Amino acid sequence: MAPIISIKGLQKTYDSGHTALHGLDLDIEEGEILALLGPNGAGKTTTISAVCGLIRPTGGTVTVGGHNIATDYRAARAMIGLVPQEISIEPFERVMNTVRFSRGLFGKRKDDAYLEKVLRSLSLWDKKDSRNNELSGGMKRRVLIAKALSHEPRVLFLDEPTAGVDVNLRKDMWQLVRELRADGVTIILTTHYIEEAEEMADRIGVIDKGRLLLVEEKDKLMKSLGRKELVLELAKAPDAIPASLAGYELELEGNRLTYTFDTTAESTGVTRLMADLAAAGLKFTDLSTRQSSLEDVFLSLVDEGQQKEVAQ
Ligand SMILES: Nc1ncnc2c1ncn2[C@@H]1O[C@H](COP(=O)(O)OP(=O)(O)OP(=O)(O)O)[C@@H](O)[C@H]1O
Repeated sequence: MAPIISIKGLQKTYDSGHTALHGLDLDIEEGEILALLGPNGAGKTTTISAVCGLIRPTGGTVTVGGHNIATDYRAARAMIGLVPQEISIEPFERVMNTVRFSRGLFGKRKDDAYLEKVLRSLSLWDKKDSRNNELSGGMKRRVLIAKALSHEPRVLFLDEPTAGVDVNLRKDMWQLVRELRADGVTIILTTHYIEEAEEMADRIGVIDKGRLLLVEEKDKLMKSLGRKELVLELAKAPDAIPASLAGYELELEGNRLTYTFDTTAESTGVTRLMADLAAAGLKFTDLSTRQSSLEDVFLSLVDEGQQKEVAQ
């Protein structure tokens, strides 16, 4: 099946001369949740803005549902709902009117029953007659989402959807995203919360300094880059790691000995380590393992990119 969004060689140099995107290639499949991770200034918002036709790329092409965003803007844009990072709603407008107006902008016929469903799913129904400026920050953010969904888009962009929102709203949003996905909506979210990407995404893209460092299925990524730590609580803290254990990459902190191993390697070395520990007379009282998280993966990728840059 053709991807719902196809980004080819996307390049953006701002008028300031700063190049925010250096030829980005990315296909997004219909119905998936893609999380774009990257540090501040990586180019995430620039990517979203280019795909939504809000900024003009200086190179490359973007199609949404087969429509070129530059030459067939209206058709492409009609497929997209965008929840921007910044709160941008008409302050004196009432909530229901805000979403009605948004729907109208896309030439969709009036459908208050649909809008009621959207507002209810965002716990905004009882605020439908409130003015936007009477709402709390979190409520305003919900209105932004309702606006983005008002014209029944097939693709939803969420730019930092949960930045600065409370735990309840975050959980509500995750729930909503799941429901939308179940309806076949494609979702692209940018986030600083790695936990969010880990929880929600089918695929993860890591972007840094305007380049896509990696895009991979989350499960595969966790597996292939996954390292595991074995933590042993020793009965007695040794002064140092015995010389006979020098071949293992061990860390000693008090009576806690940590061994890091590759879960995908043919041999993890755990069995051998246990035998060598016994031979060295080290007894342990407890042990646990910890799978490295997406955060570790992300940090090591961005770090690798920086080291490469220094070396160049
Ligand atoms: N209008 C602009 N003019 C000049 N430079 C810009 C403009 N907008 C963004 N930039 C620069 O382009 C780079 C990418 O910015 P962008 O907002 O896409 O990053 P981001 O990954 O979304 O960051 P954050 O996580 O902080 O939102 C940054 O270096 C930023 O300073």
